Amino acid sequence: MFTFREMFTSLAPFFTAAVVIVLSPFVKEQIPSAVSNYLVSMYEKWLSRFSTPQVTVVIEEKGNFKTSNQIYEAARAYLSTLIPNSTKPKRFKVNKEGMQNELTIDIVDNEEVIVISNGIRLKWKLHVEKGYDHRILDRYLELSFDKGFENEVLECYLHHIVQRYENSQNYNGVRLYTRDKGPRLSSRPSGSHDEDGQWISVVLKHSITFEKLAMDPKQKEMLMDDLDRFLGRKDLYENVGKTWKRGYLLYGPLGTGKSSLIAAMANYLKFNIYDLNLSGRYSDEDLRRILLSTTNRSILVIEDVDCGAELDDQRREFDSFTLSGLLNIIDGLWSSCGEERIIVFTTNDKDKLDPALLRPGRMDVHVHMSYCTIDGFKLLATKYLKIEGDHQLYRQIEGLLKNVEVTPAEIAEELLKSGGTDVVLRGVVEFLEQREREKSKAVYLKKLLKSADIDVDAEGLVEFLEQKKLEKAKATEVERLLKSADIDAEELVKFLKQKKVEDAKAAEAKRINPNESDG
Ligand SMILES: Nc1ncnc2c1ncn2[C@@H]1O[C@H](COP(=O)(O)OP(=O)(O)OP(=O)(O)O)[C@@H](O)[C@H]1O
Repeated sequence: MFTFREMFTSLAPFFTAAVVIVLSPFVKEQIPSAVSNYLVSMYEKWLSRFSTPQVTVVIEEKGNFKTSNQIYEAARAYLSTLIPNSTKPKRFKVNKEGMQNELTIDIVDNEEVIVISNGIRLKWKLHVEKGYDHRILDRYLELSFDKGFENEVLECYLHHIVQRYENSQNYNGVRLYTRDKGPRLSSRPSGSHDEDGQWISVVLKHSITFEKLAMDPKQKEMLMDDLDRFLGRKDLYENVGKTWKRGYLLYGPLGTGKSSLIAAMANYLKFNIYDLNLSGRYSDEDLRRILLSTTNRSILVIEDVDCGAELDDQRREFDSFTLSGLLNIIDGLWSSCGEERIIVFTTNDKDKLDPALLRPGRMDVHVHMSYCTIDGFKLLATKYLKIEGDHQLYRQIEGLLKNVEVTPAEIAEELLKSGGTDVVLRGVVEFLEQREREKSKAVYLKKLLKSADIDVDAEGLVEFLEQKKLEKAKATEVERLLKSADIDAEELVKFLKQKKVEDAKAAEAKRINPNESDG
C-alpha cells in the first residue's frame, strides 16, 4: 500500500510538469485563460492536500509587564546546548566573561536551528529588531512546526524546556541575581534608570551555612525552624487564603553578618537570591516590574532599606519610588503574584526606618545581628583555627568582649592573620585591648567635653585621631622606603602626579555628567 505522502512524492513531478507546460507562454496562447486558471487552481488545491501548513509561535523576550519571559530565557539556554551537535546553524556566538569558568555558546539572529523532538520537526529562529542608533528595540524567538502539533509543542515540548531550565538553574548551586541597568542613553529622562534593566546572575560561591554563622544560638534555631515551617505550609497558606511568602528584617551594625545570613538562608533553602539596592533610582512602576520578574522559590533582598525609605512620599523626585510603592512590594496585591517567596530587608539602623515598614504583619520576623559574643567568638575560632574544646586565652577574650563592641567581621579578619593558634589568639587579645583603650579615651574625652559644654561626637573624634595616627605612621613608613635604595623616588613622584591629573579629570567628568559615573 502507498501512503499519501509516497503517492504525492511520486506524482508530484508529473503535475508540476503539467502546470509548467500550461503556464508556459507558448501553451498559454493555445488554450483559453479560463482553462489554464482552472488547471492552476486545481493544482494548488491538490498540492495543499499533501503539504502540511506550518504554525509559528512567537516567544518575546519581555512579557506584558516588560519583565523577562521565562520561556524565552529557557529556550535561549536550551538552544545554546544544541548548537555544538547541530548541522545548523552555520553561525553562532561564543563568550567567556570575567567570573565564568566555561565558554557560553549562543545563537545569533536570523540563523535557523532545526530540532527533531518526538518525531516533530521544529524550526527555531531568533529575531532582533534594532533602531536607527543600533539600539535593540525588540528580541523574540520564532518556533515553527507542522499544524496539528500545537498541543504537543505547547504542553510537552515547551514545558520540558522550562522545567529543564529551572533544574539547571539550581543544579550548579544557588544563583545570585543583580540588576543590570541596560544600555545608558543620554536621551533617557532623568527619573527611572531601569527601563531596560534586567537581572544578570552568577553562581553564588558562598559556602556559609547556619552552622558556620556566629549568632545567638537560640535566634539561629528559631530562624531555621521558621524557614522549615514556611516551606512545609503550602496547604495552610492556601486554606487561609494567604500568599505563600514570608518577610524578614535583618538589622544590626555593619559587619555583623546580615549578608552572610542571607547567603546561609539561600544555601539552606536552595533558593536563588535577587539582590536589589534601592539607591539605584527606581520608580514605583520599576519596583513592580522588578518584583514580577523574580521567580518562585527565591529570596528578594532589599539592602539598606533605610537609604531608600527615609524620604517621605512628597519629598521624592518626581518618578522615584514612593514609600507606598515599597509597601506594595511587601504586602500589596502585586506581592501576591508567585509563591514560595521570601523578602529580606536589611538595615544598619532600624530606628531610621519609617514606622509603616515596621507595623505588625509587614515583616514577619525581625532578626537582630549583634556584636560578637564569646559564643560567637568560639564558633569562629573553631572554624578558622580548628580549635577543639577550650583554650587558655578564652577567659581573657570573654572579659574583653563584654567590655567592647566588635563585629564578627572584625574578629574574622583577625583570625585570618598568619601564625599558629596561640599567635593569632594573642593578636586578637591585643586587638581587643586596643579597642578597650580607645573606648576609655572616648569616655574620658566625653567627660571633658561635657564639663566644657562642648557638643561633639567623642567616639568619632577618637576614631579620627586614631586614623590620623595611622596615616602618620604610614607616611613615616613611605619616607623610610623612599630612602632605601630599592625605590626610584622620581618615578614614584611622576606616577603620583599622573594619578592626580587622572583623578581630577574623572572628578570633572562626573561633575559635568553625573549619570555617566560608574558602571
Ligand atoms: N555572624 C557572622 N558569622 C560568621 N562570619 C561573619 C559574621 N558576620 C560577619 N562575618 C564575616 O565578615 C564578613 C562580612 O560580613 P557581612 O557582609 O555578612 O556583614 P553585613 O552585616 O552584611 O555587613 P554590611 O552591612 O556591611 O553589608 C563575612 O564575609 C564573614 O566572613
